[in-house]
Amino acid sequence: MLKEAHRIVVKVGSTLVTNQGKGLDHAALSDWAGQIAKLKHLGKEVVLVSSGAIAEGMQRLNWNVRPTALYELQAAAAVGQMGLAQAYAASFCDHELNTAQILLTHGDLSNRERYLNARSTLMTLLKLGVIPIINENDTVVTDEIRFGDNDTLAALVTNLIEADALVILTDQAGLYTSDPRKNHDAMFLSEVSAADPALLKMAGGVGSSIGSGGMQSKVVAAKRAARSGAHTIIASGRETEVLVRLARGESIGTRLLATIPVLAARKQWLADYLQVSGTITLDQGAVNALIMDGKSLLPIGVTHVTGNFERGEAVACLTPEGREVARGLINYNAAETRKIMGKASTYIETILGYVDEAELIHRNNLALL
Ligand SMILES: Nc1ncnc2c1ncn2[C@@H]1O[C@H](COP(=O)(O)OP(=O)(O)O)[C@@H](O)[C@H]1O
Ligand SMILES: N[C@@H](CCC(=O)OP(=O)(O)O)C(=O)O
Repeated sequence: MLKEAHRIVVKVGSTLVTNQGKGLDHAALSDWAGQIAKLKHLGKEVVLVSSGAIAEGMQRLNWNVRPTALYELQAAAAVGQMGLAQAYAASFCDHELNTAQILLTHGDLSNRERYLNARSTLMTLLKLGVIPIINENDTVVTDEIRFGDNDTLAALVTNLIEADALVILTDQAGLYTSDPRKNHDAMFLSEVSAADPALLKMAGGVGSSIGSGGMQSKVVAAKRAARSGAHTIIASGRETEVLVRLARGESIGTRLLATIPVLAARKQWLADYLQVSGTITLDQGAVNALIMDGKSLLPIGVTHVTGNFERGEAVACLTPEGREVARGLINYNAAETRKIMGKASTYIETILGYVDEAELIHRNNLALL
């Protein structure tokens, strides 16, 4: 599927980029740069999402043990990101390609205006033939709002630029029925549907102290990417010429096919909103109205509210059993929602003294998951 893909996001994980978690594997970086240069010659646009800042920072600061305190991790990332950017700039320069560093936070992608700005900058860089190199802006994010693993970031970037494919390079040949480090009977999966709920049970967490999300975050990333129609490949970054061979049509790694309906761009952004400010639980009638009839959510269908959100913020819509079915921008704040829940919209004015909208969440501001 990489053969047909025109715009590709390639993610290289911490376990590959670093030498046992310490410093950068410069030879590996230079090898991927060479492969990406070949993809460019095949007419493809490539965005690289690379981890490695913390490991390189530890090396530069002579720290042997990965710190656990967030402020130390952030300091290491700030030091190490210099090395990461330098190493890629030098490697791509050997192939006469310019690079651009883009450091993103969750806030950059959940604010609609900043999201659109990030998108136009990336599109401009691609038009200029530059290779954007993306990492999380570790230095400014706190625990609660971190992507943490770069798989999530890579999936969000895939959706942001409407890439055709996401290639996640890691230290395993692909996805197995269970963690091959722990289970020698684990069987390799060459093709699956990205939306198959069984995958999450097979995918485990990290197998080493170096990576962050394990296979779990890769499987979730593939499902996210599928919402914009992108297929995902998980493959070993140590496989010789892996990117070039994939682009020639060879079958390497696990293909996670995008088999779910594609969401429109704005709904895509809503679905990718990582942090919601609250939850509202719906009765079964409201769940059906949303899912089967594509209706807006009215206050009468709400049974419970958690959180302290403001008007216009993102909330999660839950089934009576607590499963999230949709995410949307709400028209009333948490206190108002608590007052009008379970009531017909005609009573909103009597209860609140004013009425903004008859809908609690308009269907244009609602993304079904
Ligand atoms: N079902 C599975 N198939 C393959 N690998 C798995 C599976 N479950 C867990 N893993 C683990 O996921 C690890 C890769 O994830 P991670 O360490 O986060 O790498 P990266 O830094 O490349 O993101 C593998 O080393 C492996 O031990
Ligand atoms: N942003 C961090 C990397 C986060 C991380 O470890 O992600 P991953 O490669 O998905 O395990 C860094 O550059 O060190």
